[in-house]
Amino acid sequence: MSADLVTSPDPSHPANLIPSLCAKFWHLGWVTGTGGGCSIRDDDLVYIAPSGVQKELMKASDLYVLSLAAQQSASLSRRQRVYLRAPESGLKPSQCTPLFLAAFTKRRAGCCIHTHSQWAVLVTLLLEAGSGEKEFRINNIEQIKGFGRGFEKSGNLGYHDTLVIPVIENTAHEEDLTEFLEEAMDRYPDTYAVLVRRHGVYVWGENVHKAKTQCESLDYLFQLAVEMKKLGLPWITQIEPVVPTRTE
Ligand SMILES: CSCCC(=O)C(=O)COP(=O)(O)O
Ligand SMILES: [Zn+2]
Repeated sequence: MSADLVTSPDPSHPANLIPSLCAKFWHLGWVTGTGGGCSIRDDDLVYIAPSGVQKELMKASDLYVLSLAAQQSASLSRRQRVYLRAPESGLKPSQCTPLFLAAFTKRRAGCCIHTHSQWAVLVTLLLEAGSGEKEFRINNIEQIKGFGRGFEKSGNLGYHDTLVIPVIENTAHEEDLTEFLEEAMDRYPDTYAVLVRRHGVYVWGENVHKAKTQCESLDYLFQLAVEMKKLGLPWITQIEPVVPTRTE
């Protein structure tokens, strides 16, 4: 097992970034009680956290590393995954691994974050209590501009655009969510996130910066949406664009 893959003095090395990001996410209530986490892809190398650990206390030496190409070409089942590097202790890789790999292979993401944020869970409960809706939709909120237009599209959504996030149903085991996450990615080719009912959300981006800022924007919108619902305010509104009058 190579320690070199996770040993670097550079704070932006994926092996150092995953523990530092997870510590930040813990303070946001995103990875409480071992649930949730994040994974980073650096070209062919994928860095994965261990399962069931206190994510805010994780160290670089706790991480697993695998080759995406080797994983794909060998068509290995989830139980046969071969790691280039694994921690020495008796840990297991994150149960979210196949879901993170879906974001890396189907969307060429550079980072995928899974949160158990209560705001994400509450939004799925509100949708369920409505008419069991399979989408979260919101428009005319400035923070929507924090999202890219979609996979292989340039630019971000605009203020008047509608942000649509698909919802999949939870399963008894995290890994069993994979096929439903992949289906949602196929049905919503431009989405950067998938909500999991009564569980949380998966958010990705082409790099760590984009995954993190999209996850932050989404959490902001989920919290806002919950508060709007309490006040009886609609998530979708018809607002005519304001055209500025220019004085010469
Ligand atoms: C209380 S955590 C239940 C399992 C889960 O939802 C999850 O996200 C676990 O992730 P891990 O990386 O710890 O396998
Ligand atoms: Zn989870």
